[in-house]
Amino acid sequence: MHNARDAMDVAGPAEESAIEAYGVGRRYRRGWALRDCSFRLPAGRICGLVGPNGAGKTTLMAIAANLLEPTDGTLTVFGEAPESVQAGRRTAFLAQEKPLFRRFTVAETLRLGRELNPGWDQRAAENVVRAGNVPMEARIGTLSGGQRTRVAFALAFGKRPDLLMLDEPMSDLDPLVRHELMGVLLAGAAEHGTTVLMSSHILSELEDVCDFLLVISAGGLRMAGDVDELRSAHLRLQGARSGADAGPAQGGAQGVPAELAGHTIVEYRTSGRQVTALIRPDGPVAGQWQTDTPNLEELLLSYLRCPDAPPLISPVAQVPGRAHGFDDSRASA
Ligand SMILES: Nc1ncnc2c1ncn2[C@@H]1O[C@H](COP(=O)(O)OP(=O)(O)OP(=O)(O)O)[C@@H](O)[C@H]1O
Repeated sequence: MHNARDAMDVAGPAEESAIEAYGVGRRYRRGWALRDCSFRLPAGRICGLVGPNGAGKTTLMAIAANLLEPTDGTLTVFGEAPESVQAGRRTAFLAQEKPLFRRFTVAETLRLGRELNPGWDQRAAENVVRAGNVPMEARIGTLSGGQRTRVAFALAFGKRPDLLMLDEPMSDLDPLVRHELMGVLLAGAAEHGTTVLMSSHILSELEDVCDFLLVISAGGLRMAGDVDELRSAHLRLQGARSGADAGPAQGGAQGVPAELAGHTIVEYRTSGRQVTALIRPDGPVAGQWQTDTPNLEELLLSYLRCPDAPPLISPVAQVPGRAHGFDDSRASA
């Protein structure tokens, strides 16, 4: 698959931020959906937004797309407020529920896209629709869920945004269509230097696609940064359990052997005499362990299983004055 970072090198300054969030929070009547979220997403990246159901992913994207106002903090899109005309022109959001006018035909839907968006690319939008053999004269209300998703994707894609946000875009698509549309998305992003922020629960698919990652749970940021950097900051350990398991390790995991004290323990699991751990090593690891670098899915699964693991926000994802943007004591508030 294509990699948007290749495009970024050509497209412009590496340091421009597509999104900067400073202490962003959103409170509903039931409580906080998002809390003290601080990070930057550099322009030109393909970013996976990962977290369990109800973690706050849609809330975060809706704030960046100017569909919701934050209760706390500020967020900018290419340096502008989300409600500004400039940010609105440069941003497209493909929402989970794909809001389209059911009585409009596909052609009328695309025409509306053309009328509303100065930079509209009719050919790109039509190509997406035609590749799925969706008739231009069909009314939206008569289309299958997957076909509607395709039209909504064409609408977002035809806008030629600089920041394209997709909320679980592939959930109702068959595997071949998923593969095809992902190819269209990545080729377009590489060609135009588009920043993509995409929430997904399909971790294995993110591996081929993303070069940046935001992980949230309980409304707080758990991990953010460059995929390769985040992966290589961790080690997966496998070994046999010894009799002398004890000792406090940084990170607060229970029952870990003393030889791992001093490393940050993200996850420590035993099954019979077999031990599997994911750690952030602080120096060489003592003991008889088989070690390897986790793949993206393994890394994400560990963080999803262990929401209390200490957060890791890599320098490229940090905004000034807010090194981590997450306060553990707030996670359960
Ligand atoms: N309009 C609303 N009123 C009250 N609570 C809301 C509203 N919208 C979202 N929430 C709550 O905010 C929290 C975050 O919701 P959000 O939709 O952002 O999660 P998500 O990470 O996108 O979840 P999923 O993976 O299930 O799509 C949830 O607890 C949800 O119930």
